[in-house]
Amino acid sequence: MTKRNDDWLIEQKYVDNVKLAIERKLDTITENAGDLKESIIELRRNFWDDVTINLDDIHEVGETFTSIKQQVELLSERERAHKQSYKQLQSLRRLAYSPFFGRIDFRENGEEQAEKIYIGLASLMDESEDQFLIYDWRAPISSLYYNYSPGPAEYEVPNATIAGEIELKRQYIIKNGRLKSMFDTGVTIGDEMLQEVLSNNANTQMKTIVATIQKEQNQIIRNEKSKYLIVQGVAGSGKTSAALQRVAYLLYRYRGQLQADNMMLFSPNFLFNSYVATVLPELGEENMQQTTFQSYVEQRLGREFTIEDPFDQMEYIYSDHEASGKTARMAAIRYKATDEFKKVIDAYLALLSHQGIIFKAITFRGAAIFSANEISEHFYSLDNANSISNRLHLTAEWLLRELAIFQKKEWKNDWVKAEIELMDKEEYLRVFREIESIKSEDDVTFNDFDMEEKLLAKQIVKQRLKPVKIAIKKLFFADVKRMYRRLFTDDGTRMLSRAADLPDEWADICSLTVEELDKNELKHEDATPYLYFSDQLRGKKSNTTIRHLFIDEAQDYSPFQFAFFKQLFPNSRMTILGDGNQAIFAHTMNSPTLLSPEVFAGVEHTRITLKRSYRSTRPIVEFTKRLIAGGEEIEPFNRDGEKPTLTETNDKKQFLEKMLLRISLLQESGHQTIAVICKTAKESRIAFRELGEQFNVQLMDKAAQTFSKGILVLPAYLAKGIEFDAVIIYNAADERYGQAAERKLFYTACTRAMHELHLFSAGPRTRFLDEVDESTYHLL
Ligand SMILES: Nc1ncnc2c1ncn2[C@@H]1O[C@H](COP(=O)(O)OP(=O)(O)OP(=O)(O)O)[C@@H](O)[C@H]1O
Repeated sequence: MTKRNDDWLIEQKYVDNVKLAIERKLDTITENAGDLKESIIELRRNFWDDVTINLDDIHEVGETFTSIKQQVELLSERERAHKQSYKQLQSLRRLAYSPFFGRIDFRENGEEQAEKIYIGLASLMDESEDQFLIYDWRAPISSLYYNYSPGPAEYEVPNATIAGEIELKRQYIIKNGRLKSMFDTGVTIGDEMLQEVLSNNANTQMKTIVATIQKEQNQIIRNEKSKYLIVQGVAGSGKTSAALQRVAYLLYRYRGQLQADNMMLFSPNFLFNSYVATVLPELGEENMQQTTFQSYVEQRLGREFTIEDPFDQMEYIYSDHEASGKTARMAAIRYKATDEFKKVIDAYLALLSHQGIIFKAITFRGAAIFSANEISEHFYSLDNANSISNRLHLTAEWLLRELAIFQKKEWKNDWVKAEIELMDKEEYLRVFREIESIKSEDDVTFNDFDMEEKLLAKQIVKQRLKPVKIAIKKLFFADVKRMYRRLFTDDGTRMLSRAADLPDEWADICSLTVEELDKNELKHEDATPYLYFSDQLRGKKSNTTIRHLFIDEAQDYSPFQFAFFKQLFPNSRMTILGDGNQAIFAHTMNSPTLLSPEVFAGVEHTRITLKRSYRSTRPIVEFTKRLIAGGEEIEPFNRDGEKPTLTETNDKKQFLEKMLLRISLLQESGHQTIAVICKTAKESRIAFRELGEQFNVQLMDKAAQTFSKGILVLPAYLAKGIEFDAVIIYNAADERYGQAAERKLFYTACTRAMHELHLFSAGPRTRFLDEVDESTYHLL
């Protein structure tokens, strides 16, 4: 028997031993969990039998309360324990399927013998609980596996560094408890294993990468020092993957201090959210909070405005026609994303601190209780060393005090009497009951009718003034909307003329913005500035429970949004991941984004660059890297495949026939996700109609939450962050992708392909292919 076969048998034996240990643990936990479940059911069923209820006197009530409290605590402790054992069971079942994926033999300096360290999804101890059979991939010692090849190596534990020598490094693929393959690796994480993983079919959900995390990705995952961790990584370099494994790592590393709820991921759309949603549960962790910037904006401003979403903005930008006003709109989109515009708003706020806040009169029954002037006078009489928001709150307090005086005067008014007379029976009873409760609270007894009517009047006035009170508390008397609008009028421009530098296109930006605001529409580019302005005026909103913020596709965010995020999440560290070459939003074209170095000038941060692309085959990367400036830096992972193809034809009938034939071929060769990527939603609808006649096709729009295997038609901006076995570019013609601004969109679409990429062009091909060496694709 060869050494290799010997090793194989020894390893399978180790797998069997581990499986046995897992089974024993599973038995014990299942038994205990069963007992716990029974006792929970029992406790719930007999809850009221086991508490002593006596409400006779205050002392007995106290005892009854304590007795219920104890019973609740007992129940919730059992429920917690049950949840814990359920989690353990799940973790053990995962381990039983594939107990470990790596091993290193590490000899610590000064020791004679190397220790075998098996690494898997979770730790497992032997029966006596004193030896690790498997180490969790996130344990300090496991970092050796990701960071070093055989030879000298070291790892950190709290307050110490442990150095030694890796004598062996081995990787395994184990399925259903059977060893399927095994590689001894020289390099950090062997190519064979990655080859095997990456050649699989794409899935409708993202997969974990713990078995094959690369050294540079490991730096991202285990970084604990930086307040801002910025990752610029080429398409398919594993940014999203690294971010998700990082969440799992942090939850493990700070167990007990950090929960999944303390982390939040901002992602580009709902489709992406559900695409990544299974990774953390697969790693045995709960998902962090996931949101999109748009849903945050909707939640804050959805009641005040009709808000444009980024996808509609994108449809507008990439629409065919030179719609009138498009130049002004593009200028507005770019300018409103900048730090300069934030400075303009800051300058405006500084002026408002001294004069010019627009107040709304507070009215009641059609007449002003407090005029705008009165409020303004009070506001500006307050010490302006206080911030605007402080003074607004002080003004609200003053208004509430004044309102109380006003309220008293109203009691005797005729309208109150009239209302009492007109009251229907139900309302009368309701108000009457309220009075009764006040009377009993105050321990007052009234018998005479006058007094009763007085109380009734008091109650009516109180009720009718309630909305006024709420409006004051919410600071509605400061008219944020009109103040924001004024910024874009001659008045605002005059106010700002000395305080800020305004761009050349300012006049056009102004008229466009005023027009939209007057329709009560808030364009996507106005959402961040408006929220920022409103928060500065009315008091900053902040979410202090979030301790780690993850921003994926960071190239979509502006410097202004970064300033806003810092204010919104003051206690949070940030992991910011993106790719400048996939910046497809108008405000990010040729402008700084959240990834740009200048945004972090003077701020302490760590920047990591990923250049290796894992998603696509080498021939696909060799093709796509030539589509963008600086693409020569991109390193493909060495995985074979067919070269991309380009089918160019003027004949519309032929164009469609060839595309249909290609889809049939892709299906025959076993590809499970085939994406037909279009430029816009409009183009997607056309493609869907055409292809739908022959195939079962799914059309994805911006509301799509999930997708299933098969043929999908979708616009490029929705395909962001996702990947497919095969990609068809629906129309790579120059008239579709010809503007400089469309280059990155085209690149983003092409880089979604894992195994096959096919471009179709109705008419002359895009000029972006002029720079691509013809040897990198087949012309059909
Ligand atoms: N270390 C790894 N081991 C196995 N697979 C990996 C690894 N790194 C990345 N991948 C795979 O490469 C593909 C791309 O990863 P991911 O989506 O995380 O990249 P990305 O940088 O976020 O891409 P993009 O910016 O193009 O959206 C995924 O299929 C992922 O599973």
